[in-house]
Amino acid sequence: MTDAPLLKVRDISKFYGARIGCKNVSFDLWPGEVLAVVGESGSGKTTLLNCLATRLMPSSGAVEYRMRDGEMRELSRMSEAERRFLMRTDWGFVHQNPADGLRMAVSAGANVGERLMAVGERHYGNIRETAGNWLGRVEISVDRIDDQPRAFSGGMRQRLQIARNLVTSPRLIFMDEPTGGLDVSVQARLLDLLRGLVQDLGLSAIIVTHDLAVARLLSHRMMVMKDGVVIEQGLTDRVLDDPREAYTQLLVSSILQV
Ligand SMILES: Nc1ncnc2c1ncn2[C@@H]1O[C@H](COP(=O)(O)OP(=O)(O)OP(=O)(O)O)[C@@H](O)[C@H]1O
Repeated sequence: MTDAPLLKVRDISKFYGARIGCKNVSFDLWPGEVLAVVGESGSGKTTLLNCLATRLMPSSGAVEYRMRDGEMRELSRMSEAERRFLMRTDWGFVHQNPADGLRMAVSAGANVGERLMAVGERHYGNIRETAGNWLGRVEISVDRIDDQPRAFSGGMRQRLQIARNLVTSPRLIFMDEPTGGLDVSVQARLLDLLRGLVQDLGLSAIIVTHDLAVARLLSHRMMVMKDGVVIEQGLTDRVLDDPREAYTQLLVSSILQV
């Protein structure tokens, strides 16, 4: 980890009319750090994630991102084109439903290759070779490279979405319930794969999940949200083994084995 945060989040709030989406959220994310945002349905996790990833405009507050040249830039002050470029290159966003993050009617290889083209790669042979390598890394047989994701199982689609996101060597990945909606055995395999990739690539990640086991396996630090507010945060093992807030204690005790 270097001595400057990758992301600085200050007092982010988002209101939907009078309803609170999230309120006064502040934290720093360091290079190589994985942060889990946990809480029950409706606690504001997705709202927060979308504000950070510029998919939603916060009502107030600021998010600064350290660019590759070291400069801190406030996201709301970037042009739409700059934000889109970040999103296509330096960031990744893994959706719970792979269909939201993939193009279902183009081949698996093109799904991965497209992101490479966004960073300037033009050589067809190189693109295909890199796409094939990435399919292998996410445990999809290379002979499926010309198949469309709609011919894939849910777990394969999710792994393809991950490959599509990681091929450009992003520095920051946002994940919204990445293992949600999958069978338990498929989830376990995906978690294992994600953990290996995040470690190998030294990625920073913000993972929204209601599943404390996912937070335990993947994250260094976690934030617990309730009614749009962060009520507890700390190192993941500390929060799960020694929760301070009554609400966190309830969340932890409602899970048999974390
Ligand atoms: N587009 C919207 N319009 C109005 N209210 C919204 C909108 N999106 C979310 N909310 C409200 O904001 C609050 C936080 O919702 P959010 O979806 O961020 O929570 P969550 O923790 O991600 O829940 P889930 O796990 O079910 O997605 C809830 O009260 C929700 O009803």
